[in-house]
This record gives sequence, structure tokens and C-alpha cells, in this order.
Amino acid sequence: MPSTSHAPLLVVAAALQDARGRVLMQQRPVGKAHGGLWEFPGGKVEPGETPARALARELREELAIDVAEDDLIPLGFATDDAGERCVILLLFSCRRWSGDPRALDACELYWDLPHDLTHLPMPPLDIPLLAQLIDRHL
Ligand SMILES: Nc1nc2c([nH]c(=O)n2[C@@H]2O[C@H](COP(=O)(O)OP(=O)(O)OP(=O)(O)O)[C@@H](O)[C@H]2O)c(=O)[nH]1
Repeated sequence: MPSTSHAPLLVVAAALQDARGRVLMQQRPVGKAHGGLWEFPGGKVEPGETPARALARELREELAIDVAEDDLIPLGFATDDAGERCVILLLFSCRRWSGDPRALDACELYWDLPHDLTHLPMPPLDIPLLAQLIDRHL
């Protein structure tokens, strides 16, 4: 049975959806892991944080928006255990926030309907999560 000496890396991300149903993707900076690829905004859960609290913090840090934890609705997850450390990415849906998202961390932001985002190059776990979003007609 495969095993690892590390605890899984827990990562949270948001499908921010505007009134027209468009979802926000952000492009990771070149030079970072998965540089240049398009991801759902979010990041790592720090020790002592709940997933929703971590995601609200990441959205503030990365996009300068405020989100109430109650407005983060669990949507699905994806895992990758091929590398040295298993990664678990939890995706939340979010339709309400305050502020206009700005790319404080990403190179660029891009809004489009979920089925029109499939052409973007994405990190491995964002691909099945986008598929889950499309399957659920969200
Ligand atoms: N979104 C996404 N992240 C992934 C995937 N696979 C994977 O290892 N990760 C890792 O999950 C972490 C996401 O956290 P992050 O966005 O806060 O990380 P970061 O590279 O900006 O690092 P930093 O916050 O330490 O500067 C990164 O280490 C990223 O490389 C994946 O398929 N999708």
C-alpha cells in the first residue's frame, strides 16, 4: 500500500461566481509551482485554521475581497497522491463577497462561464474540479 511520511497538504479554493454565472480564474506567477497555469483562487490551510477561515484569508490576501465564512459552500474535492506529499484540494462555491477582485498575487484574472474555461491550462487538481462544477450546472 502506498504511504508517505508527510501529512497531506490541505489546500482550499473558491469558485467565485458572479450574477451572470461567470467564474473567476487566476493565473499563477511564472517561477512558482504550476507557474503560468490558471487556478481557482485559494491556498494552503495553515495550522489551527478551519478550511473556510483559511479560504476567507486567502481571498482577502490574493484578491482584496471580503467573504463571510457562511457564504463558502462546499462543492467538491480532488486529491493527488502521485508526489512525495498527498495534496487535497477542497473547492467551495461563493456567490457573495464585498469588494472588486484585484490580482494582488496572480499575474492576471479571467472571468468566464464554467464550460468556456476548459481551454485554459490548469494545474492537475483544478481540472477535475472545473469538471465537477460543469457537471453540476453551477
Ligand atoms: N491549485 C492547485 N494547487 C496545487 C495543485 N497541486 C499542488 O501541489 N498544488 C499546491 O498547492 C499549494 C497551493 O497553495 P498556495 O497557492 O498558497 O501556494 P503558493 O505556491 O502560492 O505558495 P506560498 O503561499 O507559500 O507563496 C501550492 O503549493 C501548489 O503548488 C493543483 O493541482 N492545484
